[in-house]
Amino acid sequence: MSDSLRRRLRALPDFPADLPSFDPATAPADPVALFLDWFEHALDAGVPQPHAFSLATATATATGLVSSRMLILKNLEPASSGATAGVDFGVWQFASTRTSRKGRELTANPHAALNFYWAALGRQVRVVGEVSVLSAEASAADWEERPGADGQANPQWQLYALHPTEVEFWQASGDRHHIRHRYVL
Ligand SMILES: Cc1cc2nc3c(=O)[nH]c(=O)nc-3n(C[C@H](O)[C@H](O)[C@H](O)COP(=O)(O)O)c2cc1C
Repeated sequence: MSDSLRRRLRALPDFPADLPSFDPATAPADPVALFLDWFEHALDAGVPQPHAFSLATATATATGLVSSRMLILKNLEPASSGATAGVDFGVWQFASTRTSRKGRELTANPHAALNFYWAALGRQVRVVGEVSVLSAEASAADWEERPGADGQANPQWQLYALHPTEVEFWQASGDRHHIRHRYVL
């Protein structure tokens, strides 16, 4: 059984045959601009849920137990100030229940990594940084804007902002010379 599963797994294609090109030499200086360019490309290509990403968090314990789950990107704004050398890695917003596992982990250890994957394009983007909480008003507004909102308030709903120190773009290539382009503050 496990041998046949192993063979079936090996037989699956890792990436589609037809992949877009990416030349880091022509990439913009701003990772937000490149993300938005890749995001538009994913939308145009009909990638399902291109705004979904995996959020990794960790406990603050010495063992640093890691967990991850899928979330939806709520907004991506330029940082208002503070980014070094005029480079702006943006503010990446997501929302969840403060008392959830991820909420508790973010309270104890406000660091996270987001991972977007657009399978049809063989593209992945990793965003790593510190997480802060946004205001009660902004969180309430996000709760109200959710599809199916019924007007009931949810004081546990929290809008979070990730401030990246690192954004890495990864493009699969048919010749297996996959391309990485990393921005670091
Ligand atoms: C595509 C997708 C999008 C999701 N978006 C959200 C989201 O934006 N916020 C959220 O709290 N949970 C979202 N969920 C559910 C989470 O993945 C997760 O199961 C839940 O928040 C509990 O996570 P935790 O126990 O690790 O804290 C989404 C699930 C999927 C599959």
